[in-house]
Amino acid sequence: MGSSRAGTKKERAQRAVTAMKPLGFSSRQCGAVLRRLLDVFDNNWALIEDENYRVLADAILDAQANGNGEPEEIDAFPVEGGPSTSFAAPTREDSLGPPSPPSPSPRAERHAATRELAISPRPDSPPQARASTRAPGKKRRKQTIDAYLQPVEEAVFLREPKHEPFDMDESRCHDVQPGLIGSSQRGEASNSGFQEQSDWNPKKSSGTRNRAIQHSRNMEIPTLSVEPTSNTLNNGTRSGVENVQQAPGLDIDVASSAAGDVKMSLKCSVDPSKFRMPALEAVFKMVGDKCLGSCKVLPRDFSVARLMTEICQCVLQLGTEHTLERNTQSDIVGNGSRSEDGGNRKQKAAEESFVSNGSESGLVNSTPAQQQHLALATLKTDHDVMDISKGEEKIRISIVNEFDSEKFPPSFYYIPENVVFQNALIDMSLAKIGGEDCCPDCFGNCLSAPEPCACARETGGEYAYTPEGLLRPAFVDECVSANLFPAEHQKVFCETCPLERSRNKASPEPCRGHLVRKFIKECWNKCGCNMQCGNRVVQRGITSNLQVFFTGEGTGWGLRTLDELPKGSFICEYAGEILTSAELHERAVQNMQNDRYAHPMILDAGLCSEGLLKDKEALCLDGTFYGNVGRFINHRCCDANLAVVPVEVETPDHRYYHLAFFTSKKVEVFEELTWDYGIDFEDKNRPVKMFECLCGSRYCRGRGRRHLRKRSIVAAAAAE
Ligand SMILES: C[S@@+](CC[C@H](N)C(=O)[O-])C[C@H]1O[C@@H](n2cnc3c(N)ncnc32)[C@H](O)[C@@H]1O
Repeated sequence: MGSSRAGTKKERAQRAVTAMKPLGFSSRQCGAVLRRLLDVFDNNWALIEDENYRVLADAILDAQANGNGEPEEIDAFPVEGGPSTSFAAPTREDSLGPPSPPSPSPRAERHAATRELAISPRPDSPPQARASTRAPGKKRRKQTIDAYLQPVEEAVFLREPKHEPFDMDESRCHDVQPGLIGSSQRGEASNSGFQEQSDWNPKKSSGTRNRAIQHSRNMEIPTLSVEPTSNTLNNGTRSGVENVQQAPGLDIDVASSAAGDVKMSLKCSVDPSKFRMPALEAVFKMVGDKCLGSCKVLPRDFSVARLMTEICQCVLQLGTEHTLERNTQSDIVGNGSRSEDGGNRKQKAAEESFVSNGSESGLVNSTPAQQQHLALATLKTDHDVMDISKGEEKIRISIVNEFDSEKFPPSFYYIPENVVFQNALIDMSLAKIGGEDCCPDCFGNCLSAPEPCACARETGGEYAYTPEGLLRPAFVDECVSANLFPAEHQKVFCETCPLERSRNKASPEPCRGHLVRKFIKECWNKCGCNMQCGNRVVQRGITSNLQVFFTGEGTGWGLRTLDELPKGSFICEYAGEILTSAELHERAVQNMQNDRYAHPMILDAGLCSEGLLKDKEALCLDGTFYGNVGRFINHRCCDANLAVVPVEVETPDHRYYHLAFFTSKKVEVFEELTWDYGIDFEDKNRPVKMFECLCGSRYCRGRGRRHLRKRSIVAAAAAE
């Protein structure tokens, strides 16, 4: 379909008609619109012939859509091979608004002017009709025409048009109030020259002639939150959106009017039966919280397109939350445990995908399950920099690297709660919870009841939490002290220590003693209170704005707070795989051989309470392969700002419990969160590989070790 630009008026008209024929337009239809275009463009043929008469094709199609497709015949351009065409040309006022001189050349203006000519609705048609004049069949035809007019390689793509699940032109879209997205809901009068919100559509706007419209279709946007949140719900976990389709891309229309107004339309899709338009203020707040609240420092890959995608996805999420609420409620009743399904699913997937990898990586000496995990460490799982939890937590936890080194944190699967690796034996049955370990007669918030309930018994008849949701200062201080000065705290000794047994089964060393620890006991499923009860803090999950960041201080990635936090604030659990101490030992040996650091936590607070324990009852947590943000908390000697606290939730049996981090002092915005691992850097017999401490604390216990090493190197060099 080439277009020659020379010839008489008649020849050029003939060529135009010929060009339109394969598109199914008669010479009559073509002639009528052609004449109107020439009128608008002051007989500038080049504008019409440009892009294989695209402007003409669009104008004919849109004239049809507006009911101007079969104009009266007038003798305008007699064309060979077809009936002569004629029409009673509408005045400019009819179709264009006030007359203005035709714009001579810029391409965008030409196109915009033509669109105005062609797609402006009849001024007398009602708004609803204006929004849906184009029939679906015509739309399809428009796509075909687009395909026809495109250069060949694009035409191939368009011949199989992309699925467009959401079209503002279609009448069904009125159900979801599309116009509200871009407009104020406060009912402000529009003096912009744009149409009012309900029928705003940049393609159909009948503003002044010299406006520009830009379209950005199906931009390639990195995946944001929708995929993980939909997974979340399917698995019955805490937060998320059910069946929210991932926006296949983002359509953005930006239009400007002669009056200097700019209007933007974003288009994204969702199942209309599940959607109710949220308030724009709520959308903005949500976007703000997600993008700025959670990042504060913008991530390296921040882009405006990403932000717009966020806006669309917030609309979808808020608009479908009524469905979500229903489903989450039923999940809690039917499931109780928030994430085990998700964890098991992931574990299974990982196991399936790594079965063949384990032996290939030379890990033949360990069990198959361990091989799979160790193989995972060599693979790269993708992190979502906007939310490392991929929707598993209630709030997003962004990843930021302000340095040019390592781009992403090490690979691992995010789990918000502990998951059994293989052999760990935990009795979480309701039957295990006796009358003294629950409060079935409570209602609402136990903390506001006149008397403390049975769940406060563990903490001496006083709740561990304040009504503000903070861990009591005295409790925090005691946990810090037990960690820093274990020698000053009571210890119990096992007859045969399962930890020592796992190190040397044949002749275990005597028990080194286990600290008697102070526990928080939270209300749980056998209690009558609700989820908002003040004695349920850890089980509600992370609520502070946190960020995983590259420290740039030689300690790798760390965790920091984006909010100022008072002493006693819950940060997160240390979540990981629940291993038996034998499994941990096996893993530790593998890690040593592979030169890998791991930081498991031993759950030894209840080890000696019930006589001799079986191997599979001595448990620990390892967040290396499956973990939460707790795995990013770095060590700081002595003056760290977090305390780690044992928490009883599902079982009164203290062989298994949660480990929760609370602030041990006030923490400033952006301050790194650290805890004292309690490492004895001098201990040569420790089963895990040790790092050189770079905590920077003036009380650093590892610094002396480094200096000692330096001194011995200098001494050795001097002796040579
Ligand atoms: C539980 S992880 C913490 C997250 C870790 N920084 C990362 O990038 O994944 C523990 C590891 O972090 C590093 N690390 C933590 N605290 C450190 C410190 N004070 N000095 C040096 N390295 C530290 C060590 O490599 C250690 O093995």
